[in-house]
Amino acid sequence: MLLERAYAKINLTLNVLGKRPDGYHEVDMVMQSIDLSDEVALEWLPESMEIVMESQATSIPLDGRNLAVIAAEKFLSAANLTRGVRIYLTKNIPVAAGLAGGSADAAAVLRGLNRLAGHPFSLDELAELGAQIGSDVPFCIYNGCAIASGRGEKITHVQPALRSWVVLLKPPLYVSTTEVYQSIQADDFSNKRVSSAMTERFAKGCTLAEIESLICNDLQPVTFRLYPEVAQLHRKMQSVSGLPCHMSGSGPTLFTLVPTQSAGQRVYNALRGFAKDVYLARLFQPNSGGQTG
Ligand SMILES: C[C@](O)(CO)[C@H](O)COP(=O)(O)OP(=O)(O)OC[C@H]1O[C@@H](n2ccc(N)nc2=O)[C@H](O)[C@@H]1O
Ligand SMILES: Nc1ncnc2c1ncn2[C@@H]1O[C@H](COP(=O)(O)OP(=O)(O)OP(=O)(O)O)[C@@H](O)[C@H]1O
Repeated sequence: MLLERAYAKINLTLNVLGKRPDGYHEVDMVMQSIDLSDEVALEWLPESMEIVMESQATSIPLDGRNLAVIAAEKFLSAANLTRGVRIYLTKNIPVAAGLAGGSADAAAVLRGLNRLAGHPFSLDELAELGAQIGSDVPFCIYNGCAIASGRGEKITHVQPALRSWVVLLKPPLYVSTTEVYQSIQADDFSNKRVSSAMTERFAKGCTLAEIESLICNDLQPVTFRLYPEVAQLHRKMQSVSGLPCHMSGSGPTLFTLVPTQSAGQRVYNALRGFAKDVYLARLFQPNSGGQTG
């Protein structure tokens, strides 16, 4: 049995630059992994050609609609393998939350099967395979901090990255990424990419306070219009924490960055007074040697 961790992400910047002829949107984002993670266990099934998926999670399909199963199918076909696989997913990342949980699981399956199969693909090749599954999957292959452009699949690694903790609040509702992108109006588009200004500040060793003013998300007003209860929770989170709060991806998860674990614990305790799904996590960088394919 081989274990692979699937890390959630937050968006430190998310600029939507326009709609493309293929129906996707051109984006420019600073993506950052956090150590809130799912665990994927994988093994070959000796006497079966099936992909069998199991999980303790009750809120996601475990059949061919699951991104982990889709990833296993893509991997086996690209590697020209006819083998059965068992996937056991321990789900901790909240679902449909703007944290790329499904994409992280798909990426972990690609990395894990690549290890089981003796590394037929490089990480870059796995990211190309991942792009066929979803726009967030390539970033989740590498983890860490990166600028993602195109429809999100073009990855430029960023080093050094920000060192900080994050408190997340997941409002009690599901948000569909497709619905949010479909609800964008002309006024929501940006004509600027904030990502390089932010990563230049990382390189200069700027403080969290100096980076804070650049955190942005063009999808935030869209989700707030569709779900006014998320806007209301955002106001409450800012007033209770006394800190700027932001939305990740298409939402609805809200987050605030804090410099230390103890500051994070104080904010966590304050938010738990009115919200059920609150998490304290650390920004995650893979080992300096990087992950192997
Ligand atoms: C909101 C983000 O999570 C930010 O990281 C991503 O942009 C979304 O990534 P994702 O969930 O992996 O998205 P995909 O599974 O590729 O696409 C889901 C749907 O979102 C819309 N979509 C997605 C990415 C993009 N750049 N433009 C889009 O318009 C499309 O309608 C697509 O049908
Ligand atoms: N392994 C999986 N984990 C979570 N959701 C999955 C998975 N496979 C398929 N899904 C489906 O994908 C949808 C989106 O779930 P996910 O948790 O990936 O959303 P998200 O965090 O908003 O993603 P993103 O930030 O990439 O837009 C859900 O409706 C869910 O049923």
